[in-house]
Amino acid sequence: MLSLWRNLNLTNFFSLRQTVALCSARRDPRSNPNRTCSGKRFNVPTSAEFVARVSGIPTMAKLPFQETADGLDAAFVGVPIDTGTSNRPGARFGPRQIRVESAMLRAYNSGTRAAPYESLMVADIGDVNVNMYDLKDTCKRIRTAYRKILATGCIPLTIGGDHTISYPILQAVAEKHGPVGLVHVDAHADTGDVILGDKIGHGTPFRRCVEEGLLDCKRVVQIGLRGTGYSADSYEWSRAQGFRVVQVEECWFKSLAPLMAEVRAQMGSGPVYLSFDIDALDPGFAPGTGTPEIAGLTAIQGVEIIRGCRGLKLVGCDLVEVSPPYDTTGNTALTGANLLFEMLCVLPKIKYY
Ligand SMILES: NC(=[NH2+])NCCC[C@H](N)C(=O)O
Ligand SMILES: [Mn+2]
Ligand SMILES: [Mn+2]
Repeated sequence: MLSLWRNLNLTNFFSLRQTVALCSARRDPRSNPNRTCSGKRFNVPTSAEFVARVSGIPTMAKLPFQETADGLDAAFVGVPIDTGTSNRPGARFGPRQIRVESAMLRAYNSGTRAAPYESLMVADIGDVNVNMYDLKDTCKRIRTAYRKILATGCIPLTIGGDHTISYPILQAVAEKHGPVGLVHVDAHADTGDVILGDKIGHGTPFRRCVEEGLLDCKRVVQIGLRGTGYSADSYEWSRAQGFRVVQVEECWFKSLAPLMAEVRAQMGSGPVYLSFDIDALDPGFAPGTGTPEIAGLTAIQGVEIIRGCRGLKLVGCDLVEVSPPYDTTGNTALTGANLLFEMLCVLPKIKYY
């Protein structure tokens, strides 16, 4: 026994310890890419307790990758495009960087006790193959891709990309669900008509959606709107459609939990889409974005808004406008990754401990 112990030099000792850890990991469901809960098989992200964060292919939340949405309850999808932006570019790199920073995510939500990977079959299904040279063709590609995703019954959690993408996504969503409610979190209303002579861009998605009957306008709320305007009442068009407009001044220095109770009442039991433009957050919390506006929401308020969507019939979510080239610390992408996880944690059928 003593000779055995002597032969266990430090390297052997660590390899022994790692072996023990991995053996126990094999028994630990959190380390297996999939496991059964109440008899159903679910994907589970690899845990940083057993697999180093910096190792492995950076899929969203270290979830398994699969080519299609077949068999999934929810899927993370990237749309790497920024040709719809009107100021700083870079959002084309959003999906990749948010995936990298999502290595920080763990499997459970400590704040809400949500257990998404014990509730839903989730995977990363990669990116829409965008056209870097033609935004209108990209919109067609997005619409086609999302028709297929939605046809499987899967709920898309989209990693943007600039806010143009919400328009073709909502075209596909409304084909399946009819006109939907919208929780739109943003510094900007994005209801422009023609900008620089074009109708398609990140400042116009929700006007296009209204024109095509994709939204149930009385069930639309826009939260966080602020900044200078092209007219004294920048939100007149939104209000004229029947949207509820919550300008940022109504959000300053307060919890948004009471507001979200009102939003849940407004949304009712019908299908709802959640679109979160990262520039809704103050540039101090989310500097890595293309059209920053000062005096925005805090990250806490962003989390409150998403958690306040619990109980809604969410049929899709997106997180847009993260621009890694302007995100020197990576914290904007990290915030985006966490907000996407919060969205996953409020989808229908999530289990809470
Ligand atoms: N999703 C967005 N970041 N929209 C920004 C819109 C900016 C607006 N079109 C402007 O030209 O001022
Ligand atoms: Mn915006
Ligand atoms: Mn926007």
